[in-house]
Amino acid sequence: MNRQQLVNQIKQKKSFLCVGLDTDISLIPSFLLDFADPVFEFNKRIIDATHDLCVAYKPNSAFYESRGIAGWQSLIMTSQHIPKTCLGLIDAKRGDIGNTSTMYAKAFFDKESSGMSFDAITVAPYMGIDSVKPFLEFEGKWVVLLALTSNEGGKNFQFLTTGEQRLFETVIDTANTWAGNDRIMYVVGATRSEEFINIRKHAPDHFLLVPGIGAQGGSLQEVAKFGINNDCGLLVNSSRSIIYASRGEDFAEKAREEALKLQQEMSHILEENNLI
Ligand SMILES: O=c1ccn([C@@H]2O[C@H](COP(=O)(O)O)[C@@H](O)[C@H]2O)c(=O)[nH]1
Repeated sequence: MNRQQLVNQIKQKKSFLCVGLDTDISLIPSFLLDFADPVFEFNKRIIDATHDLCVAYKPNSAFYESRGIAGWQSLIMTSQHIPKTCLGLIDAKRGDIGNTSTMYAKAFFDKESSGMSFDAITVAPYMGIDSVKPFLEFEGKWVVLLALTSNEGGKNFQFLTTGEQRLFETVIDTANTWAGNDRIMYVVGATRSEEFINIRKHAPDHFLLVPGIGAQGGSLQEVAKFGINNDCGLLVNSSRSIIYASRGEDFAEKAREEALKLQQEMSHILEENNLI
């Protein structure tokens, strides 16, 4: 999905919601354990119940890798079930020396190689340009670089001063020279809403992937107030507060209700900003 298609989906669906598929087999309703692939069955029902309300799905690879072969199979099946009207974003936080990054990119972008063809992947910028470039060599795919993360420990390195500015600002300024805002997004945590004005000085037109609302306590209103741009420029993720809204047989219905609440809030925000 390219930038224009993403913007169109946001306007059509009146939503900039990304549903996080952090599917923990120990937390899904027990009746699903009778299915051949309980995690895929859970994800399928969540996707079927919410795809008209969100513009992206973000499986976090840790939840799948931790289950070995069965987990990879669930991830492959899930990637293939994400509809074309939603961005498929794998939260894998990869990045290594060039030839290894190429293999990571093949794993998540090249359907013929791995069975998965995600539109976007989260990448850690710490190893620099040669670790990121291999992902950008896959035409039409997005790199979502960690800039200012939502966790407390993000302060350990991201706030360190590098010359005149902080490391996360240098990450953004440097990566802006590697590719345009049609190929790179940045991760900025919702728990860092006080930094959004500043982030927009460094990345005025980029899309930002914003995790941290819901379970981590970030505020959608604050993020939108300081982070929205002329194309919306935000993908706000919520994982646990949607997918575990109910642990019973009605889990997909309740997930839809939670997604709908966020979509309605987002619709108001888009209207207030004259974007729809
Ligand atoms: O800075 C970051 C980067 C990634 N994440 C990931 O987003 C989701 C958040 O899940 P919630 O249940 O909505 O809290 C999860 O996959 C994290 O690994 C993040 O939280 N912060």
